[in-house]
Amino acid sequence: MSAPHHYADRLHAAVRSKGTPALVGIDPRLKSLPAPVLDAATGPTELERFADAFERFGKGLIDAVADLVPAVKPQSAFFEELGPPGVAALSRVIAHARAAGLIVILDAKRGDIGSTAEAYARGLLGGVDPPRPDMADALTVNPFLGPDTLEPFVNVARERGAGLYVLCKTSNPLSGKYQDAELDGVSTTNRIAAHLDLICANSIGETGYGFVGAVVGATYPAELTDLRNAMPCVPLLVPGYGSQGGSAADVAGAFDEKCGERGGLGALINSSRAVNFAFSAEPFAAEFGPARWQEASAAAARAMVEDLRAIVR
Ligand SMILES: O=c1ccn([C@@H]2O[C@H](COP(=O)(O)O)[C@@H](O)[C@H]2O)c(=O)[nH]1
Repeated sequence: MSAPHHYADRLHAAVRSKGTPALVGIDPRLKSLPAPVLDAATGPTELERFADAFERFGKGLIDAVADLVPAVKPQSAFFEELGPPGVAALSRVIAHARAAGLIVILDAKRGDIGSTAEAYARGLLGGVDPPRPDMADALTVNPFLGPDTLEPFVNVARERGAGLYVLCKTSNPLSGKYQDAELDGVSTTNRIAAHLDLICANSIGETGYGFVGAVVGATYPAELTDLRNAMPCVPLLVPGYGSQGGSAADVAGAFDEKCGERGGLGALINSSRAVNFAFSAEPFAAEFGPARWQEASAAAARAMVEDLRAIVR
C-alpha cells in the first residue's frame, strides 16, 4: 500500500485551489436554524427529527459553500447533544463534505490517557482499511493530560495521512487563566507550542508544514503572531474571527512568508455562526431571510473570503 498523502499537503492544495484560507464551521444550533429546515425535518421521535434537521442544515451549508472554501469544521458538540441520532447525522454530514471534495476538520477536542486516546484516534481518524467515508481529515485534540497522550493521536494520524489541531491558545475570554500559567518561566501555551514544533520538525510535508497543527484564537492577535513565529512549520486553526470579534487584521499574523503567494498558507481562519446563520443577521437578513438561507450563507462566506484577501500574503 502506498504512503498516505500528507495532511498539510492535501490541505494546502485545497487552499491554493480555492485561493483562500477561509474555513466554515458547521455549528447547527437548534434555536438558530432557519424555519424551512426545521419544517422539512421528519423523524419518529423529537430527537430524530432534530437530527434530521441538523443533517439537512449541515448538507445544505456544505452545498452552499463547497465552491468557495477549502475546508469545513463540523462542531461535534451540537450533534452529540442529540445522542445517537445526532452522531449518525454527523457521520453523514462528514461523508457529504468529503464527497464534495472538502477537507473536514472534526472539532471534537478529544484527549485521554494514552491507551484510551488511541481508541478516540482510531474511531475518528482511521486505522480501518479501507477508511470509512465518514472519517474526518483532521481532529481537534485537547493536550491537558500531557504530552504522552498526544502520541496515539500522532501515530494514528501519521498512518492515515490525517491532521491534528492541538489546543494551544484558545479564543475564549478566560483562556489565559490556565494557558498563561507559568512553570519554570514557561507558559502552558508556550510549552505546548514547543512540543508541537518538535513533532512537526519530524513530519514535514512538501509544502513545508507538519501534519500536527495548533488551535490559536483570533481574539489574541499578539499571541497569534508570536506563536506563528515560534512554530514556523505548524499549521494553525484560528477560531474567533467574526462572531467572537476577531477581524482580518487580527489574523494577519497567522500566515508566514514561507509560501508567500495568494491564498495564504499556514493557517485556516474559521467562522461558524456568522456564516451558518447569515440569513438572520444584517447585512444579509434583509436581502435573503430564512427562505434563502443557503444564499445568505454563500454570501457571508464570499464576504469572508474577500475580507481575508486583503491580508493573506
Ligand atoms: O479556541 C477555540 C476553539 C474552538 N472554537 C470553536 O470554533 C467555533 C467558533 O464559532 P463562531 O460561531 O465562529 O464563534 C465553535 O465551534 C467553537 O466551539 C472556538 O471558538 N475557540
